[in-house]
Amino acid sequence: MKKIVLLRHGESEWNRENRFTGWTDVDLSEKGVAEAARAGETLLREGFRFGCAYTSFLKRAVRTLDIVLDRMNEDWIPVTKSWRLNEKHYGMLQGLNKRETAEKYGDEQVHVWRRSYDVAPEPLAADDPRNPRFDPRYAGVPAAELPATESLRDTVARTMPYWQCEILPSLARYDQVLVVAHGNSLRGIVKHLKGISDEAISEFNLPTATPYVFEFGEGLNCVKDYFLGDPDEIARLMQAVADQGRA
Ligand SMILES: O=C(O)[C@@H](CO)OP(=O)(O)O
Repeated sequence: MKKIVLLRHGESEWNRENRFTGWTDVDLSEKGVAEAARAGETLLREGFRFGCAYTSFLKRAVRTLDIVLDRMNEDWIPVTKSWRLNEKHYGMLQGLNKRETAEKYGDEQVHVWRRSYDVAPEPLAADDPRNPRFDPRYAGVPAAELPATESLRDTVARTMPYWQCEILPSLARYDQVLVVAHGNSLRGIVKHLKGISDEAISEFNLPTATPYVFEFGEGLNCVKDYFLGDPDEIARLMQAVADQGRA
């Protein structure tokens, strides 16, 4: 059975501080490093051996992947990085504390910014130095494709072509493929794979560093999906992610 494992990065410094992160390039926290190591050990114990891996241009995902592969003694496999797997761009919210933002604008508004399918936060101003077009790592991306904010729909629009044209076709060559990315870029992929509606996806939250396995049958149709880990613990972690945006 062909398998793709989706993995959100371990806890980052800004996850720990409960700040909107998006395309800000923050590192893993100490806890995030430990979470990544545990994910690698779980995948090894469960018998996974990846043929190749994909990740974003952001350090918290790249480091998580490195730690996972180190724990699995699979540091040698081909790794491809793409800006298309980056987190949803959070525009002007980037850097703000989520709880304080909810105190100011209300829980409902913050939920819309975090989890609605169609609504994007205020964009960064054109001259804001945080714009990706000032960052040399995106020099190869046409300026018109670089976001100053994104809804989940916008994120899906740049993630899915990469999924369809690069990640899914890699199953022709490899039986098991690992994708380490971000809460919202992965939510978009999960939405597509499971046919989740625009409304229902707003209630779905991905915990950090918890392997999420998708099995593919004939014609590369997704036939089964499951998390690795204790279901009660995973449900608790998902609820904790949802609660991060409450006053
Ligand atoms: O801040 C972010 O970039 C994301 C992921 O950490 O947060 P949220 O869960 O609020 O979408």
